[in-house]
Amino acid sequence: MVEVRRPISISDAVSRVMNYEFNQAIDYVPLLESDLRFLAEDLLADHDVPPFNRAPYDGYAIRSEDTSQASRQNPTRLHVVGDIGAGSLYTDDLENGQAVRIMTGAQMPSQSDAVVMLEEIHTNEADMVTIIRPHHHNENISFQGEDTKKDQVLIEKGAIIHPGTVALLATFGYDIVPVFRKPRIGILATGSELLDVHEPLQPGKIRNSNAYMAASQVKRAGGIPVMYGKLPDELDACVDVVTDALQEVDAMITTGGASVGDYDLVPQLVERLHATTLFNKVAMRPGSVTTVAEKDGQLIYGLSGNPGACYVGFELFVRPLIRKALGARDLHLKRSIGVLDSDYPKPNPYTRLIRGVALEREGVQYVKPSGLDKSSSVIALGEADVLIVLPAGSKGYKRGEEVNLLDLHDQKGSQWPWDIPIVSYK
Ligand SMILES: Nc1nc2c(c(=O)[nH]1)N[C@H]1C(S)=C(S)[C@@H](COP(=O)(O)OP(=O)(O)OC[C@H]3O[C@@H](n4cnc5c(N)ncnc54)[C@H](O)[C@@H]3O)O[C@H]1N2
Ligand code: MOO
Ligand SMILES: [Mg+2]
Repeated sequence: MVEVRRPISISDAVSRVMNYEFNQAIDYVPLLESDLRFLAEDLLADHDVPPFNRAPYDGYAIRSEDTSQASRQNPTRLHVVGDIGAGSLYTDDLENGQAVRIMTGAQMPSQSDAVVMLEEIHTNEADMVTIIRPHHHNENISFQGEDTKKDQVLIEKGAIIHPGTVALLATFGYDIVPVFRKPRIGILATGSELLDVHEPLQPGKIRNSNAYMAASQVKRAGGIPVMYGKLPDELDACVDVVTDALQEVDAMITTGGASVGDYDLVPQLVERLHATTLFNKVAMRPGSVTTVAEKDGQLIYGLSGNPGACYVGFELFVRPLIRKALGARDLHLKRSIGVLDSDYPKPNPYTRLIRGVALEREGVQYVKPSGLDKSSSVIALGEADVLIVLPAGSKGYKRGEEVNLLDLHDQKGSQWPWDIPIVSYK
């Protein structure tokens, strides 16, 4: 008799997975290698920015009071006593009647309180500068601490590191950056039909694409894939490899054999490992036969063999766990709204997650399926940049209807995409 499985909602399945976590540890990486990692400590300003009052323009640093009577008819003439570019200092106090030629970024000389821009100067005299209007106190100054004050928390831990973050890290002297350790995710493809990527096609066989796809997904999510190759549908060999792998990785993914067929070994694998099944059927398509089991606090994901289902199962259930291990704040795929650009007539008893392409027209995000909408389609993955979420229902969807989208390439994420009214049939 074929095992009868009880489907649970996507939301329930995601919650069950999110009860688990990997050990969070901290790595210290060179600044140039910190991109897309997650900060493991708050980034605190240990000095003011800018650290000194400085010139925001190329011009002359002056004492504004000297210019109070200045006009075209009665220009103020100041004696140029120095010349500084960014990085140089004028070390004397500026006195009345004096000016220092100063370039953008140079520290204001003490007692100076305004900058006259070069464009406002019409003098050819050596060592003299002529000013034709009054300048007020603090005119044209970039003030110490105007960007940020010492002791402010600038970025909280858990933020993803992008070019802007890198700018701040460099500003505050982080040549080594504390980031959360990347979790290691083991990947094993199962299936007697599988050839390696380099092998020529043979009758009845296909190349193993899932393991490489999953490795790429692990990397995109921020983890480290650990490859365990591929195995034919033989239980003992699978049990051995997964048992050993669990000693080396934070979580384990298998692909294939997750359904109820003769060679679908995931249920027996879970049993032989003495693992506890969290779920083995989710009310979604593709990916309905995704199994997740737990052994001694470690998760084993039995992702489907069908490439579309494997992909979606990963994004929904593996990705957020990797993001959690990375200390990310927003663990789930970023959600947005789009407009269907084609009809989707099929009614669905399960929530559908259709691999889609997003096309922007006049500020509106239109979406359509990126290829054959079958769980077995690998081609639909090629151009997919969103998952189009179509809640379960007895009717299809029409072009022009608004739909929820989950962004596959976004790195920031969202808090919890399943609190929206995505009805999931049970
Ligand atoms: N009687 C039923 N049959 C099926 C059910 C069901 O509920 N009752 N579920 C269907 C659904 S839904 C899916 S999805 C698939 C899931 O299949 P499995 O997870 O058991 O995977 P396999 O049987 O091993 O393979 C399915 C398909 O995918 C290809 N495959 C497998 N591994 C790879 C790989 N590494 N790279 C590329 N392609 C791979 C495999 O050749 C098969 O074509 O089951 C339905 N059946
Ligand atoms: O799990 Mo299957 O992917 O629902 O098509
Ligand atoms: Mg099968």
